[in-house]
Amino acid sequence: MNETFTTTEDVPEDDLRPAARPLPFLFVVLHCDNPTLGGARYDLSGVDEITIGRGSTREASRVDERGARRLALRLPSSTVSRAHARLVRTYGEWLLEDLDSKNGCCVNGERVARAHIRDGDFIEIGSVVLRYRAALPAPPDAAEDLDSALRPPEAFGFSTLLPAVAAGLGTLARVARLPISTLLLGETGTGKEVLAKGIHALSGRPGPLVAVNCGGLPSSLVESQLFGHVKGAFTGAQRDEPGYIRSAEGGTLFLDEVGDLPLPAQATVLRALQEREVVPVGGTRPTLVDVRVLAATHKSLDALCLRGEFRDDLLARLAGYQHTLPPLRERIEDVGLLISDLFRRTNIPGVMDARLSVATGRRLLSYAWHHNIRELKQALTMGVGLAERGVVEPSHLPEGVVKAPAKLRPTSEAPSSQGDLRERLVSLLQAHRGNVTAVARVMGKSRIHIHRWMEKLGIHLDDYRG
Ligand SMILES: Nc1ncnc2c1ncn2[C@@H]1O[C@H](COP(=O)(O)OP(=O)(O)OP(=O)(O)O)[C@@H](O)[C@H]1O
Repeated sequence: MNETFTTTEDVPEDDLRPAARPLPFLFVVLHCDNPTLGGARYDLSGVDEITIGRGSTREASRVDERGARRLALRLPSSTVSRAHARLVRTYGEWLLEDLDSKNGCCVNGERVARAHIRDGDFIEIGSVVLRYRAALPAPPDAAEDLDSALRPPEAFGFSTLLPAVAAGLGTLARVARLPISTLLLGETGTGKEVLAKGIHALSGRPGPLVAVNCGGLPSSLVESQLFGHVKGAFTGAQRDEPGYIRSAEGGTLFLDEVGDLPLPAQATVLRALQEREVVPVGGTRPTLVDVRVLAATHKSLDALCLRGEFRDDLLARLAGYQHTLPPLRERIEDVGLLISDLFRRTNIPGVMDARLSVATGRRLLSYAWHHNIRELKQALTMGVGLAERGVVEPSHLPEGVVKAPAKLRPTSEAPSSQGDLRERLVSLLQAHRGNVTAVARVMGKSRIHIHRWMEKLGIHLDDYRG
């Protein structure tokens, strides 16, 4: 037996990632009349004007005209006019203007002819929903534009439009190939099991992936289930059993719901990880094992440790590298892309032709998705199954989703005046390339005042100087 249990020293989650800086983005979140189109994102750094109109495919081009940078966005939808809307940036603020389009523009669900656009605002161009984000962290190597319809297949078989999430997955894909125990954290339904399968596939380890539901391990049988037993070890042990750990030899042991592992069982697991060998119940000879350990939980193991319900020495062993999956409500920009993926992977008849009414799209984007991607998947399965003439209306969705606000909520409606201030400062600093005097003039404040705010809000001038 060559390798052993693969736990090493901690690799902090952020240490392997290139430093991120906040960038402004426009997202195409959802095509209600063709959800299989997924979404796209466009970096707005240095962009002064955005024109939006109908095209045969979704495409964006960037043009420099008389010193101004324009992003021309084409959206394939009969609800979008040839020249539908224009966004112009003045003094760091975006102003949306409807160009007499047939179906109009809405901001956060309200029809508008002209409107200022703030961080988190949803912009409806006909039945296509876009979202503006003023300052999302993006690593320096994040692509300027990303279109889910054109993206290459990614490491874990799915994608994200959010640069920070993509960077995290990229790092995880690199870690997957290393002999490091990995802990996956995230609320229920965020995709931890999907990622565990992906990590095992990327690891190149020849052995199997063996998943153990730790919540379902009875304390009395935990040793025999993990370490196996020899024939006759106890009543009912009619033959030798290898147990989960030896079954994963050469492969990956996935300890799912590890936060539910009873305390006595935690000691047993820790011992196995430390000693890197197992002795089957009723046996005498230890067997060395070569197993890579993955663990996942929706619980906060730090909080459990503080309450004495989880061993911190076990946590340290499991979390050689730690990856946190964000809840779906914190990556709403990905909802259209996920819907497209889910439509493509399901075999519900007619799903590829299904459309969402705009009212349905608004609910899908404003619901809090407490059970995350699993709940989105269930809602869509029900919606598409009940849809008449291929259009999913709110009444076809589960009760909780139907009750979601019919109006889209911008992030700026969150009670965060500091967030608003930060957003405004960041966009003005971008607009004026870090010129504090210019920012102070626009905001009607002194330079010292602006510097004080920047210090308080953790804004670094160097990030904005050209
Ligand atoms: N990126 C994705 N794209 C499409 N479907 C996904 C994605 N991630 C997860 N899913 C789907 O969402 C559902 C929940 O995923 P998964 O079981 O991996 O979540 P989990 O975090 O392990 O949940 P739990 O904590 O409840 O075990 C599954 O049906 C899975 O196929």
